[in-house]
Amino acid sequence: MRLLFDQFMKKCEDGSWIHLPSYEDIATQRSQDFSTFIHAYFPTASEQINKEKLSQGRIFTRSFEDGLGFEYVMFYNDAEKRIVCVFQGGPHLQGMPGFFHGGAIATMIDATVGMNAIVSGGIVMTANLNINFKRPIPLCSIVLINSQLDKIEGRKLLVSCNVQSVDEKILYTEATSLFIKLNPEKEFHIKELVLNSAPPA
Ligand SMILES: CCCCCCCCCCCC(=O)SCCNC(=O)CCNC(=O)[C@H](O)C(C)(C)COP(=O)(O)OP(=O)(O)OC[C@H]1O[C@@H](n2cnc3c(N)ncnc32)[C@H](O)[C@@H]1OP(=O)(O)O
Repeated sequence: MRLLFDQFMKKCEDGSWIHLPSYEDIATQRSQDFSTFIHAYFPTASEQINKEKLSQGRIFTRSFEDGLGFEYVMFYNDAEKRIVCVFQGGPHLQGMPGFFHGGAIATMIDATVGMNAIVSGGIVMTANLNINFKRPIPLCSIVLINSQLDKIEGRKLLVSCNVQSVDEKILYTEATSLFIKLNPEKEFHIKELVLNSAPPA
């Protein structure tokens, strides 16, 4: 994992790739604005949220103890509209004995294609996620999630991705997704926010 991280950090040196901050860091910076916007977009659903529990909310992928759940880092290439996520799931993500749970894989795919859509389109939500699980992924192995923005049609963003072994010899999973932009007027410049809060290369 460290070796791959260093390889991608090297690619960041000429500015073609950017080491993205975690969702937690992005959300913290604009959490009040972000939450106000989302709740205004979904007023009925917002009324049903237990406000006491809301304060305990945590980003799902960052809610496990270190090393047990989702360990990952993302790199973004603006020219190619791609994100590569280096992911090593921990032992608490087990499904079939010795392999990752499909829901854990789906979560990381959603997080990666979602980040690609957020950087490209602002505030978006997943409307559709189609996944083909082609090979089981050994528990605790390191994989690469390669995502690509394919098309923007009005409020719709189409993003595809695959999950491969580090040597790219095994194709574990393929997915396509549809995101819907909630802020067509671009009240939130999420791209700038994401890129400006990127950790130093
Ligand atoms: C800052 C860091 C934070 C950090 C946060 C980190 C998050 C990481 C990423 C995770 C993202 C998630 O998991 S999000 C959570 C899971 N997703 C959800 O809960 C979303 C639930 N769905 C919804 O609320 C809604 O359906 C929306 C918002 C997606 C769309 O509703 P809407 O805004 O009213 O738009 P609507 O008019 O229905 O649709 C707009 C256009 O899209 C089309 N459309 C809509 N849904 C579909 C669909 N499934 N398949 C095909 N087409 C569709 C419509 O036909 C229409 O086309 P046309 O007539 O215009 O041609």
